[in-house]
Formats: sequence, structure tokens, C-alpha cells
Amino acid sequence: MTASPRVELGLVPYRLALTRPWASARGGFPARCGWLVIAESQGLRGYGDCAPLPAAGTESPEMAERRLGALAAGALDLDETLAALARAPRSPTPAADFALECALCDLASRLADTSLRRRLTASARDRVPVNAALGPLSETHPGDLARAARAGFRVVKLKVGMTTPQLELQRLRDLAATLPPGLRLRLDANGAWDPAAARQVISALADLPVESLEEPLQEPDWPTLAALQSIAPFSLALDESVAAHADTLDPARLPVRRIILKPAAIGGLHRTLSIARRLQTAGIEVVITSLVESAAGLWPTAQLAAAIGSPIPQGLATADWLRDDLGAPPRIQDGYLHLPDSAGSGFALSDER
Ligand SMILES: O=C(O)CCC(=O)c1ccccc1C(=O)O
Ligand SMILES: [Mg+2]
Repeated sequence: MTASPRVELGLVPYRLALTRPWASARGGFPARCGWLVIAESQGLRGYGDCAPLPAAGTESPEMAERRLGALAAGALDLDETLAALARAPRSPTPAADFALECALCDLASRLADTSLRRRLTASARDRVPVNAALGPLSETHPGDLARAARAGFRVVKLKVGMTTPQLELQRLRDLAATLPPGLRLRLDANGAWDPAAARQVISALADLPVESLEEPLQEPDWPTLAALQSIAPFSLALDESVAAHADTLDPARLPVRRIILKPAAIGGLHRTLSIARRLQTAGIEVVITSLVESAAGLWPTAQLAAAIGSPIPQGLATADWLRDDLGAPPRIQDGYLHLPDSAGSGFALSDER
């Protein structure tokens, strides 16, 4: 038996400007800040990305930095550390744990000369359907929808809950009138509404080409969500309100048809994979999304989505929000993110850094 590789961890802080500020009902950000995590052994490197975003269910940057600093203080045993991550319950630092697991899994799959997705599951897909992430409804124009349709997207995601329901419904009706055929709207209210407003919006959306609606309620109590799902002709989804306890969800009792899983908020690739499998087996729709982090985080997240194989569009078309990046992002064409057969996650650090 060969000994498990010893791994040195390195941390490189980064700040990536966006092409325009990200905005949502739960706030936004003008840039993405985080740490590139580099795991090195036997002349090979694996990469992870820790980009905390507390509004999405991760720890604070301060907590992440402390955890990463402690991890990088000494050499790690590759197999032992991966096994410990798989065993442990979700820690108070899910984004740091995710980054560590990504770096180690990337390295382990490069050492084994296999892609990260096939290391996760033999039956992984080579492409993943994705939605366009267009930003706030109020900043979206018919030309943006036409461009998304021309690029091959079938679902475009818009942020709502940022002005009054009345104004937003009028704008949605106007946009829907210009919507290219075959394109549907995925809406994300990020917890904007009280039950009455949510009911009003959902009833009015029944006539529009809406694919789904994420996090309608300020206070996401399950009986109210179940009542809303029963009047909605599309899937309602929970995202940040379940991130901290996604592994304890009982799929049979969920009030909605869909769960959004952000691996950096869930606390890792394997943890997200097992939650996704349990939900899918029970008929719950699963969507894996990025945190609008660097390509070092987007690549392993896309590999995970390919291993999960959910047939509906995933939230991974976020690279265009970044003005610059740590490396090239995965290729998106005809509404699919395409993954190469190369070893590891597919991420390569740009040489100018
Ligand atoms: O789902 C997508 O297409 C992009 C990901 C996304 O919307 C998102 C990104 C960062 C933080 C929160 C969210 C969200 O879904 O609420
Ligand atoms: Mg969401």
C-alpha cells in the first residue's frame, strides 16, 4: 500500500471587481473577495476557493480567515483529511471547509489522472444545463432577454422583491410580452415578502412564463410556504433559509418542490452530493448554484453539478459578472456548461498572477 500523500496548503487572498454591482433583496456586493486555496503535493497542485457570503448562508470572512489560517499552519495527510471532512457534521465555517475539500479533491483527482466529477461518481455527465443570471428585474430590458435567447439559454434568472409587488408585476408583464419563444423566467425574491404580498405576486404570476420562484417569504414558515406552493403552477424553491440545516431536511415533509444548494454554504462537495441524492430520490428538484465566486470555485461546483446530474438548469452561469478572474471559467454554449475530460476540476491559474 502506498502512503497517503502529505499536502502543503497555501492561501492567496484575492479581490475581483464585478462588471456592475450585484444586487438583491438581501443586499449585494460591488466585488468578490476571498482566498485561493492551493494544495500542493508531489509537484501537483489542487485549487479551492473560499469566498464567504454570509447573506447566502456562509460564515463571515473573519471566521473563514481564522479557519483557513489554522489549516494552512502545518502539512496535512490527503486521505485522512478528506475522510475527516466527509465524517464531520457541518462546521461553523462551511465556506472554508468547502474550499479545503475542493483543493484536496482537485489534487486527488489530478494525482489519479481522473476528472473531479468522475471521482465523485462514475456516471457523471459531461455537460450541465444552466440558467442565465441577469440581475435585478428593474435593470433587465427586452434586449437582455433576446441576447440570452440567442446565446441558447432556456431559463433566465431575475432578482425580484426589490420594489413594490405592483411595479414588479407590471414590469414582468411588459417583459413577458417581449419574451423570445422558449425562454422562461426564474425569479428569486431572496426573502422579500410578507405572506399577503407573496400570495398576491404568485397568483398574478400564474399567467406568465415563470419557471420557478426562490425564497418568497421574509419569514419562511413552512405551513405558509406549503399554502403558497399549492396555489403556484410552478416550483417554489428554498435556498438561503435552509442552507444551515440542509442535511437534516426530510424530503417527505418539504413545503416546496425545489431546493437550491450552494456547496460553499452547505460545507462541501461530498456533503452537497449526498443531500442532493437524498432529495432527488424523493422527487425534489435540485439546483446547484455558485456564489459568484472565482473560476477556482466555479469549476469544482460545476463538476459537482455534473455528478449530481439534475436535469433542470443550474445556477452556474455567473462568471460574466466578474471583470477579471483567477483563471478561465468553464465554457458555456447553447445553455449548457461543458466540462472537459482533463484531470482535476478543470481550473488553471492564469499565469499573469
Ligand atoms: O442562481 C444563479 O443563477 C446564480 C446564483 C445566485 O443567484 C446567488 C448568488 C450569490 C448569492 C445568492 C444567490 C441566490 O441564489 O440567492
Ligand atoms: Mg437564491
